[in-house]
Amino acid sequence: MQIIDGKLVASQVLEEVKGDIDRLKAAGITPGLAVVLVGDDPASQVYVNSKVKKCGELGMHSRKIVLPADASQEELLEVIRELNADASIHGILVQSPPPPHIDEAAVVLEIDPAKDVDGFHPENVAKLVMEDESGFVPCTPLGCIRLLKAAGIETAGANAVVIGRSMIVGKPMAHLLMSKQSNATVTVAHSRTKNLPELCRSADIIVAAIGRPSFVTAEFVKDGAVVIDVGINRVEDASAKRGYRIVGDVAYDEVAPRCRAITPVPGGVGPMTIAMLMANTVKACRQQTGA
Ligand SMILES: Nc1nc(=O)c2c([nH]1)NC[C@@H]1CN(c3ccc(C(=O)N[C@@H](CCC(=O)O)C(=O)O)cc3)C=[N+]21
Repeated sequence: MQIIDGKLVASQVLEEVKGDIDRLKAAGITPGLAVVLVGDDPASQVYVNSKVKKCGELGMHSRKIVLPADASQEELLEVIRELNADASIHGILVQSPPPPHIDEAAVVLEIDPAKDVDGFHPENVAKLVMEDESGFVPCTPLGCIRLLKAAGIETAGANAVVIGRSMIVGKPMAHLLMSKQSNATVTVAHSRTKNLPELCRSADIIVAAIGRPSFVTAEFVKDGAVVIDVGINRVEDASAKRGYRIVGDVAYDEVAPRCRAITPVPGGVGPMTIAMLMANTVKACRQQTGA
């Protein structure tokens, strides 16, 4: 059984990205990322701060914009318009999920597709479906594909089951796996899927993106399967320093012994998400500057 080390692969991606940034800077161009957070959700604050910190480590420009939880939709749209017009900013990310009074789809529509490094704008969704590589692909599924490659997993002809159909992970993951780059046979499962454990037992590759701690148990997994755990769930743990632990969507201890390869949580998909965000921002910078 192989434990796929997301931190290690992320550091390799970031090394490549750093080389690109250094070359751009030598040409007088500094890639810039704006991260917008509405509200004070503690988990979102942690993620937003780690994205801004990573920009600093790589020598990238970043702006962090925090709006109060009761900010109006129009205030948020105005911030996005300003960032669209800011030539020092090549990538814009609005942390998801926003507070319930914000219409997330309308916010995403306002982002200039050329700066949509999350790949959530309909123009980029269309490019993914059309396999047009000039678009932006959501960072988490992009990171999952990179992990499969790094671990030497053959996807061509493999039966892949993606559990979850979100716009952020499940849907783009399914498209990447079925693309001519990966050539997997893909089934997308969700909360109304019948006989899910049985369906998953037919999978060579399982991508778990449900958002429920330890949902995928040993009965879902055939011997020799590859399991990619996208879940990031906080569970209370009085013995942990912060009072909680991060666990995935996979019951790791009982599933891992059956696997050919598996990603841990933490240290699996999470670090890759941030690395691919940096890669997407550099791609956006190059496209916008022609460098
Ligand atoms: N517009 C938008 N884009 C996103 O990409 C986006 C988002 N909204 N909203 C929330 C999710 C979640 N997300 C994570 C990124 C990194 C880790 C990460 O680095 N996790 C580490 C540490 C986990 C910890 O200790 O907290 C790990 O898994 O090893 C996790 C989760 C990005 N997201």
